[in-house]
Amino acid sequence: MNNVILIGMPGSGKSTIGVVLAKRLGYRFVDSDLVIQERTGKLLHQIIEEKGIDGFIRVENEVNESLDMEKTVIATGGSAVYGKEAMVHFKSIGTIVYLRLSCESVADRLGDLNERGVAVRQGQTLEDLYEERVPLYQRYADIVIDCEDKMIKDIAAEIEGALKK
Ligand SMILES: Nc1ncnc2c1ncn2[C@@H]1O[C@H](COP(=O)(O)OP(=O)(O)O)[C@@H](O)[C@H]1O
Ligand SMILES: O=C(O)C1=C[C@@H](OP(=O)(O)O)[C@@H](O)[C@H](O)C1
Ligand SMILES: [Mg+2]
Repeated sequence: MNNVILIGMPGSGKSTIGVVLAKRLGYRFVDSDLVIQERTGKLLHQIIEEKGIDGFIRVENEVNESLDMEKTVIATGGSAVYGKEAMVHFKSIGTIVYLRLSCESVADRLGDLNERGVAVRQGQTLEDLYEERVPLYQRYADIVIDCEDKMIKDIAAEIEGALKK
């Protein structure tokens, strides 16, 4: 099926670029973070507070695995790659695009990780998280787009070009 699934670090631009890309392609846009909130009736940070990081990852995996759509750009949360079943499902319903951004730029955009609701374990730094996740983003990506020092509209155009190849 012809969906586009955006993965990458929190702050890499999945949600903002996703909606711009969807307009260019004439697709629908879904942000999986919002689906998680709708299904659970809770905000993301409340789920993390109540169930812990592993509990949140389980909920995210279940919701992502159940997404059944067509001609849709799906912006995932940065922790989606911890959900094996969800990522296998995404592979089967579309093209996975990894929005690559340096750890320095991610840090500039994010501010306080806990306040932002990033699934980071106690004692883990942003650098640790980056090292842990980058191999997962690379493993699942069909297309990698470098987002460093680029405007949102140019990144959306670059993704569209890469999808046509
Ligand atoms: N290419 C870009 N250049 C500058 N700022 C960006 C770019 N892409 C995203 N941003 C900004 O970075 C922040 C995080 O973007 P967001 O789309 O929420 O990322 P994600 O969904 O990957 O966490 C937002 O304030 C957004 O406006
Ligand atoms: O990377 C993460 O651990 C998370 C990223 C968030 O989404 P964005 O990547 O859209 O910020 C959201 O899913 C949740 O707060 C956890
Ligand atoms: Mg987002």
